[in-house]
Amino acid sequence: RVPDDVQRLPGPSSTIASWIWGHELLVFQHAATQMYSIWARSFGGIFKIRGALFHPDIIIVTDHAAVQHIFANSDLYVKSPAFRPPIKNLLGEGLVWAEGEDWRRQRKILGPVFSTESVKEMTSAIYECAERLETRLTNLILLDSSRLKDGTTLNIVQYISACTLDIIGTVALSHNFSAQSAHPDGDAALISVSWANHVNTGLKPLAFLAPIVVRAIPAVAKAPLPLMQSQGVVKTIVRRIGYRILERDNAAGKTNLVGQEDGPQKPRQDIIGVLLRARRLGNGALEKLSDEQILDNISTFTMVGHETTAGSLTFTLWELARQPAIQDRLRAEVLSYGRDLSYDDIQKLEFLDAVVKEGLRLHPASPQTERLALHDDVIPLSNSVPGIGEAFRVKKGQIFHVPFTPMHTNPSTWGASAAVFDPTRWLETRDPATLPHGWSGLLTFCDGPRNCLGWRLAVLEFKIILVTLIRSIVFVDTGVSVEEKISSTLQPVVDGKGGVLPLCLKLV
Ligand code: HEM
Repeated sequence: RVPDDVQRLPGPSSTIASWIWGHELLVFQHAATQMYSIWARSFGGIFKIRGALFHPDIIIVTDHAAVQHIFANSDLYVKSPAFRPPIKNLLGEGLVWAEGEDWRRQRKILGPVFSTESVKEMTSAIYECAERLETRLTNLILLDSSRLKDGTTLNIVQYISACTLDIIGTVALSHNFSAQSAHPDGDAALISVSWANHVNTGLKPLAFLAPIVVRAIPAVAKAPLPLMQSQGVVKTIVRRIGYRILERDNAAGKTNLVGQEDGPQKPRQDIIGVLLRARRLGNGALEKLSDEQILDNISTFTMVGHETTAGSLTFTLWELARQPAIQDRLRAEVLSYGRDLSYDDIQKLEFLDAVVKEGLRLHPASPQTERLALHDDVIPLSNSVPGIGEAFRVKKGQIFHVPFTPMHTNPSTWGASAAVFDPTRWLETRDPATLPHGWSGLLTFCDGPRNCLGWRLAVLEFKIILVTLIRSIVFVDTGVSVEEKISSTLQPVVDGKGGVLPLCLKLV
C-alpha cells in the first residue's frame, strides 16, 4: 500500500525511467550522486524515484531536518536490504553490518578505541607511515631521469592506499603489513590486487544488477555473481590475517604475551587489544565476542579504515594539483610551523584544516547511504513541500537513499561557488543552523549514533599525510580527465578503469 505522502512527492518524469530498471539505471550510469544533485535542484530536499524491478518508489532525501531525523533514529531507520548483503560479503558481520542489540554491543566495546585521547596517542605511528610514503615518493622522483624537465607521473592511488593500510595495521591491529616496503607483505599485495579487481567489477554494467536483485530476492546474495565473489575474495584474504592474530593470541594466552591485561603494563587500547579482551571473557559475559565476530571486525576495520581515507585524500591531492595557488598557500603554512609538529601543533594549522574539510566536503569517500523505515513515522522537514507541509508521513518498509554530495554542494547552503574547491570558505564564520547536521556541517562521516567510528583517526591521518607530503613534493595536474564513480567507495576512474588518478610529482 503506497502511503499518501509518497504519492504527493515530486520526482523525475516516468518518461526517462526504464520500465524495468526505473530511474535507478540512470543513477548508476552517471557520476557518483550526480543525478541526485540534478534532481534535488529541481524537486527540492525530498523527492521520489521509480525503483528497479517494480520496487515501490524510493525516496531521495537531502532536506537537512529529515536527514538529521533519519540518522538520529537509528533503531527505526536501519541499513536497507540492498545495502547489507554486499557489506556482509565484503566485510563480514562486523560493526558496519550489525544492527540492533548486536550493533550496540559491538559499538560499546570498540568505541573507546577512537576517543580523542586514544587517537592522539596514534600520532607518532601515523607520522612514521607518512614519512615512509614521503621517502618512497621522493626516491621515485630522484630516480626518474626525466624529472628535471617534466616531473614524475604516477598513479597516486596505490601509494596513498599502501600508506593508509600500513597506518591502520600499526595503530589498530598491531599488524605490520609492510605495504610500503620494497618487499611488501604478501597479504598487502593481495589486498591491493583483490580490492582493485573488486572496484573494477563494481564499475561494470552488470554490477548495477547485484544490489537490486538482492533487494528483490535476498537469497541471491549467496549466488555466484562476479560482484559477490569479488567481495568475498577481499574478505577471505583479510580474515586470513585475522586468523593468524587469533592464533598468536591463543599461544600468548598461555604465556600472556599478547593482550597484556594481566601484566604490569597498561592494557592495549587498540582494536585488536580490545577485541582480544572481549574474546577472553567468560561465556555469558555481556561484552564477549565470538571468534567469528572478531575476524569480521578485523576485516571490517582493515578495509573501512584504509580505503576510505585514501580515497578522499587522493581526490584532495588532485584538487591541490589543479589549484597551484591553494597548494602554495598550504605549503607556506606548513613550512612556517617547522618540522616535527605535535598533535597539538597540527590543530593550530588553520588553512590545513580548511583544505581537509574542503576535500571531505567535495569528495566524501562514502558518498551516500540507504535506510529502511521499520515503522510508520512522521519526519520533520526544514523546507515545507507543497501539498505536504513541514512534516512527512512515512509507512513502514519505505526505502530512503541519502546522498551526501548534493547537500555538500547545494548553492543555497554554500553559495554560488558550492561546486568549487575553495578552502577559504572555511575561514569565514557560518551559522551552523544553515548547514546539514554532522561533523563540521557535513555528512561525510554520516551522523547520529551510527556515524563513522573512525572519523578522528581519519582526520588526523589526512592532516599528517598532507603536512608530510606537501613540504617536499609539488603536485601537478596531468590534465587527464578523471570521473568520480561509486564502487563500494568513491573511486577515481580514468578511461573506464577505477582506482586510477595520475598525478605529476616534482621536488619542492
Ligand atoms: C575519510 C575517511 C572516512 C570516511 C569518509 C568515512 C565515512 C563513513 C560513513 C559515511 C559511515 C556510515 C556508513 C553508513 O551508515 O552507511 C561510516 C561508518 C563507519 N566507519 Fe568510517 N569513514 C572514514 C574512515 C574511517 C576509518 C579510518 C575508520 C576506522 C579505523 C572507520 C570506521 C567506520 C566504522 C566502524 C563505521 C560503522 C559505524 C557504525 O555503524 O557504528 N571509518 N564511515
